[in-house]
Amino acid sequence: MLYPESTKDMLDNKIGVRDGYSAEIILNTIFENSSEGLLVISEKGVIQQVNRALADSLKTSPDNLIGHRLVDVCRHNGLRRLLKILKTGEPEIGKISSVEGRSFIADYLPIIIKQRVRGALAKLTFLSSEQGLPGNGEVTRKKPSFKHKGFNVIYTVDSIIGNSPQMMDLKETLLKVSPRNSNILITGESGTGKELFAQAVHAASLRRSGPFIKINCAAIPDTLLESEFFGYEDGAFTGGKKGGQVGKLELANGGTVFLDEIGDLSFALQAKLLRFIQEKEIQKLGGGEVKVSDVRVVVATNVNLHHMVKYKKFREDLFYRLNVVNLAIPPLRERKEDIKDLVSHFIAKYNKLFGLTVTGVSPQVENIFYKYSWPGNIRELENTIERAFNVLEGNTIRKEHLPYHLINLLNDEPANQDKQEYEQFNEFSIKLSHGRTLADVMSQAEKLVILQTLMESKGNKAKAAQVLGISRPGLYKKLLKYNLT
Ligand SMILES: Nc1ncnc2c1ncn2[C@@H]1O[C@H](COP(=O)(O)OP(=O)(O)OP(=O)(O)O)[C@@H](O)[C@H]1O
Repeated sequence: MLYPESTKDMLDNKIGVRDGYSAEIILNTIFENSSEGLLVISEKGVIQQVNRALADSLKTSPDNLIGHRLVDVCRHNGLRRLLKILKTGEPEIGKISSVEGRSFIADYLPIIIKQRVRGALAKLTFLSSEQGLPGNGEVTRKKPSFKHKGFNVIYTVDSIIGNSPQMMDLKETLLKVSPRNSNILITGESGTGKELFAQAVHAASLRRSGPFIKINCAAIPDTLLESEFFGYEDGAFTGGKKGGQVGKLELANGGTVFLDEIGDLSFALQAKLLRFIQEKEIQKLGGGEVKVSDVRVVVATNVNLHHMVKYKKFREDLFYRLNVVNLAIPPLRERKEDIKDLVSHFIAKYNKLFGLTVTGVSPQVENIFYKYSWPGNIRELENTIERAFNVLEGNTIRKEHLPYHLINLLNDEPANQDKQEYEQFNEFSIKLSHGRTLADVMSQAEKLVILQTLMESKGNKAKAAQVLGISRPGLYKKLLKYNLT
């Protein structure tokens, strides 16, 4: 039974009972059919009620749980928090956890009757892996629907690998702030996953069925960025498209705009962006009507905006408008416990892509990965694994599959006379098998050289573009082509 008699009477009075539809019947129907997992324990820690959604997630049936002590039938640490709630009487809201591979956000609430804690209730909102949305709790996972072609997210909070305390805290904050509409500033070194977080914010927000539109403020020359933001009318400038163009801030109406590398925005455009954030109004270049666009602004940067404000390179008023919530992603070297999970994740990814069955890394490689400081962060780790897949034989990543600067960490580098030869082999060993054409091989070589340069420039794209002798937007084009953004 879910409700004590006195509570039943009270609920009946509140909800109103007509034709035998008592509040208990109504609430039990909601309880049983809810897609959220619900579980109630008594003050003695005995399970009183549990619905099918929650029992399913534990791969059992309600009958196997009801009447048993929570500690006896549930090994799951998250749910065991309920016992703490019995002691403290304090609710715990928005805790992220997972059970049997399914992530959920949980609220743990005390049931207080006459100022005494008489039980506790767990409410679990399951996240489906691809969608990451507070969802319908279905066990089968659906692909997101492509309503806004090209403007959907592929990542959700579930795509963020890493269970270090810093990452768990960040994911918890992300899920708390996402449903609200505040602007978000995501900071972190290059390759720490800022875009991943931006997409996950959108996926966990109430705007998730709206578009997610990214603008990289560093990849587009300043002269074009304004029209990218606001659009332009037909004939607004020579070389413009016939019929004009809709700006991204208008396209993002009802959704989220993600402004990457916001530190690169010119002072003039900063003022225009500030005006848009305040007024939500858009007018295309070349005139036209003023339209309102309801857009949530999420921005990211790997530069210190505080410093830029101090040295008058970034508007202070815009900084405070953007920095309503700050998600500061720590570099990989400060959360090395995440490396193992990330390595497994990327090996699984590239096994699929390359059609291989790599099982893991050798103990020496594991050691190198822990020693290394990963200046290019997760992107560098992923690139290192991808690179190894290009050169490996067998099904284990060994030290000879790593770039030279990583092998160096073992202090057992090849003898000097071999070094040059080794580097040549290591840098340009590209498989010619599987019917690859010259164009494939050339692309592969270009990609490897870009990867290598990015690693050497510690993820600094401006520096990498300079070393490669190409423009920054040119490098971005190639990064897009090779899926390296
Ligand atoms: N926690 C993570 N779990 C899984 N993949 C991750 C994680 N963090 C980053 N990645 C992957 O690493 C790559 C780089 O991430 P992302 O582009 O989001 O970084 P970034 O901080 O936006 O980089 P930049 O500042 O250079 O634009 C992507 O392929 C992303 O999917």
